[in-house]
Amino acid sequence: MTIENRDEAYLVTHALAKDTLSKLRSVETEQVAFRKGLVKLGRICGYEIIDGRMETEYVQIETPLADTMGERVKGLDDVVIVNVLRAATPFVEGLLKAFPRARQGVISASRDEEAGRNEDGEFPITVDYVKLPEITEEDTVIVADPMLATGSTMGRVLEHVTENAPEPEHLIALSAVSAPEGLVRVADQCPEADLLTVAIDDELDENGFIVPGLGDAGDRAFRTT
Ligand SMILES: O=P(O)(O)OC[C@H]1O[C@H](OP(=O)(O)OP(=O)(O)O)[C@H](O)[C@@H]1O
Ligand SMILES: O=c1cc[nH]c(=O)[nH]1
Ligand SMILES: [Mg+2]
Repeated sequence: MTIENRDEAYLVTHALAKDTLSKLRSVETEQVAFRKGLVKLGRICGYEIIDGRMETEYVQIETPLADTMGERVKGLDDVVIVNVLRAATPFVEGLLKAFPRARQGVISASRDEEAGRNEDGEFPITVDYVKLPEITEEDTVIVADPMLATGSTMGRVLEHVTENAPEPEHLIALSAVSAPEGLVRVADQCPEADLLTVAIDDELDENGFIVPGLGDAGDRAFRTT
């Protein structure tokens, strides 16, 4: 298994995840390669979630030659993926390769960067649109956002996901790059969430950007500035 427990979160330590993240970090990586990298990273994280968080069961199988026992992943039909617009869109595309039958939710949440951070270090978050499927106790819910910086966005999104929903089998907040401060904030606000990330970086800069990070994921994927 390539998911390791750290104090702040669980790390996806698969070598290909680290390799893909290195490419995403590079300032040389242009839009198309950046977007494809996020798709690839989503797929790898999806496989790692299956390997590290889901169970298998034995099933009787008939091959063209003989009866045998095979293994099957339990619960693949009970997966909900929440896409935090906008940077998560290519990341979710990759996750869907691992969970093709997932039910999907969409939340448009963005930081009000002009307003700046409040005295607690949080950005005001504008939520424009929320459409979530019904969540049940059997579900593995994956809230996907490649960047967890101050944690303001993830905290707010988790509020929407958990309100009026029963506690699902797994509630996973999945990011590519996280800052320690944001992970602590989200863990405090939503202790029932399992925080999974590929990298925990050093710090936030004065604008609330992760350092070294990879810059603005939404802008790099969508070629905006
Ligand atoms: O942890 P936080 O401090 O909340 O920062 C992380 C959020 O910031 C980015 O979104 P942004 O608001 O830039 O929107 P975008 O995806 O539309 O670019 C990113 O995709 C996260 O959602
Ligand atoms: O470093 C950061 C912080 C927030 N959003 C990003 O895309 N990057
Ligand atoms: Mg952005």
